[in-house]
Amino acid sequence: MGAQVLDGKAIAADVRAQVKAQVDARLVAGGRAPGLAVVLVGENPASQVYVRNKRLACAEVGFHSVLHELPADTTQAALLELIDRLNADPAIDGILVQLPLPEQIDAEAVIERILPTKDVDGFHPYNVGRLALRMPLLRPCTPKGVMTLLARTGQELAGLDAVVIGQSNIVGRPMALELLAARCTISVCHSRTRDLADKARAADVLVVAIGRARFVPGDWIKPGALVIDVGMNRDADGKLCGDVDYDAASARAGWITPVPGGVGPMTIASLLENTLQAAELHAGG
Ligand SMILES: Nc1nc(=O)c2c([nH]1)NC[C@@H]1CN(c3ccc(C(=O)N[C@@H](CCC(=O)O)C(=O)O)cc3)C=[N+]21
Ligand SMILES: [Mg+2]
Repeated sequence: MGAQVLDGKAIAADVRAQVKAQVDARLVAGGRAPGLAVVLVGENPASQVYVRNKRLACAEVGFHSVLHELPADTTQAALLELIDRLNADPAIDGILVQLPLPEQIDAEAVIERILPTKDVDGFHPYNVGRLALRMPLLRPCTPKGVMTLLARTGQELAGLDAVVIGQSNIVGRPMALELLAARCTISVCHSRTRDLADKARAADVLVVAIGRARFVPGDWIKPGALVIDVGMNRDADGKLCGDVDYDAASARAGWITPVPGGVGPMTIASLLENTLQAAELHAGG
């Protein structure tokens, strides 16, 4: 017995092909290419890799993309000024400010400065509030990508017990809101949660986003569960690994995402979908 693998790499490629077809149709109809501005402050090497992957994905689907690289000592005021310019730029539909930001910058203030219709990360309180109220506009990319993966299993989600381990603003919380909107019964677990193993073992859907290599052992997995691993860690040998012990968990799960090749590519695919959606909003529907 072994889990079916949820192949994020292949599913993300399908999503990109769909986005590209819609971009081509827009161009044929006389519209313009969706535009994404990526803002990178400082020289975090991991961020540079992610940003490069995002820009390659934009090129593949025919987006206009612009990279703004700012020095690590950029002031809050200078960054807000750039956001204001991008908000006013009609060629830009989406603004992504790569996180984390240097410590002199108030990330929440920067996110709030982005026009909600250009907030393709879905991090602005306006977009999070809309998701909470079941009237989503731009949805946070990682949870949205996870919902696309779960849809591919063909499993009915309504009524399932879903457990999210991790309560971050960018993954855990919006993930819980997505699963609630899909009519799961949700538990959000964090560092103060008691009896975490018991809660995980009761999960029909288990989403793990805590950033600790192989934190979830195989015997926490309910037989047949849908297991989504959002973790991206390097183990002692420098190998990428998730928050779940993949080999042990895949002996029990019904479905499981690998790392790499699971959630990561879906995050970027969702960013492309959101940027296209933003372009449609800016074109007036
Ligand atoms: N404003 C903002 N928005 C983000 O969406 C954002 C961010 N800041 N800061 C950093 C995190 C991280 N993130 C990833 C995206 C893709 C992969 C990805 O494609 N991972 C590949 C592997 C990549 C590799 O080999 O290193 C995979 O899982 O297969 C991973 C991580 C987006 N983030
Ligand atoms: Mg992955």
